[in-house]
Amino acid sequence: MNQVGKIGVVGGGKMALAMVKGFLTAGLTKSERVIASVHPDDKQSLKQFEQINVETVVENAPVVEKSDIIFISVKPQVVPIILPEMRPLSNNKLFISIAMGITLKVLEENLSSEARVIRAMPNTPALVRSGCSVFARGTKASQVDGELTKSLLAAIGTCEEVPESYFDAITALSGSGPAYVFVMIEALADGGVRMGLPRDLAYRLAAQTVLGAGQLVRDTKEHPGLLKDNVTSPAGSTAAALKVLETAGFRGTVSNAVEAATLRCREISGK
Ligand SMILES: NC(=O)C1=CN([C@@H]2O[C@H](COP(=O)(O)OP(=O)(O)OC[C@H]3O[C@@H](n4cnc5c(N)ncnc54)[C@H](O)[C@@H]3O)[C@@H](O)[C@H]2O)C=CC1
Ligand SMILES: O=C(O)[C@@H]1CCC=N1
Repeated sequence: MNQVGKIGVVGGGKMALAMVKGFLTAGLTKSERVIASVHPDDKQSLKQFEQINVETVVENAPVVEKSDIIFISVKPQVVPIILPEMRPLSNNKLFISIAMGITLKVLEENLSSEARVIRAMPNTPALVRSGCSVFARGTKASQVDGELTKSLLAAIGTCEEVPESYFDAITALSGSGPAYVFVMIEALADGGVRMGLPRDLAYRLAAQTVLGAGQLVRDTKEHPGLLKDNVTSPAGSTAAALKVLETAGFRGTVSNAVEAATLRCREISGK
């Protein structure tokens, strides 16, 4: 316990809450070793962090002062407001930014030249320690900083170091991806309900089906096309359903969704 230093969160919102709850469940830290800041008008976030006994403040300076590792988890539009506030306090601290589209260059230019900066992209299944995260190190972040980041993020799911140039596409795939899958789960369940199933049973079956299919791809390392073929009997029900999905452009639509999200990330990055 407490192998990691004190954790600060600037922007204690939904993603930060999922991560902090994951860290606490993993036993990586204790609530008294975490401090979070939220916007003064954001009573909901304040309440959610207080509910897990984390000290919650409405100023960012105490978070930076009291912490060794500071997660930057405000919306990208708020990052330019908070970096100047944190700059005078940022010497020798480790910052891990999860803000979509905010580059290491921007973070490094606006924090102290002695600040160590890492950019990460987690996702909300971190809450149940089934997230997937990536990170890239800035010029001042050492191998040890990378290992520390990996130990934190690997406690709430998978974690890999990647080149920063992958970040927009990764944000679009795994950062936003849970939202696409939730729509799929809702749609599967709605279909089941339309065909006569009780709603709660339909959600349980839809969620477990998505979970199981993902695990099968991950654990067998088989091509998804082969696994799809294994479900699809000649002249069977799956083949009838797949024809509907293909005719409606399901694959192209999902692929275009990832492209749209990537382009939006690039827009935020000013690319
Ligand atoms: N929600 C998600 O699934 C993911 C989000 N992210 C990134 O995480 C960041 C936060 O996203 P969410 O948690 O979804 O948003 P959110 O709106 O739930 O959280 C933002 C938090 O920032 C706080 N805040 C606003 N202004 C502030 C200020 N001046 N000082 C300190 N705190 C302030 C708000 O009170 C709120 O708690 C974004 O940059 C997003 O790109 C990254 C991966 C996944
Ligand atoms: O929608 C967003 O902007 C963020 C980035 C990844 C997930 N949510």
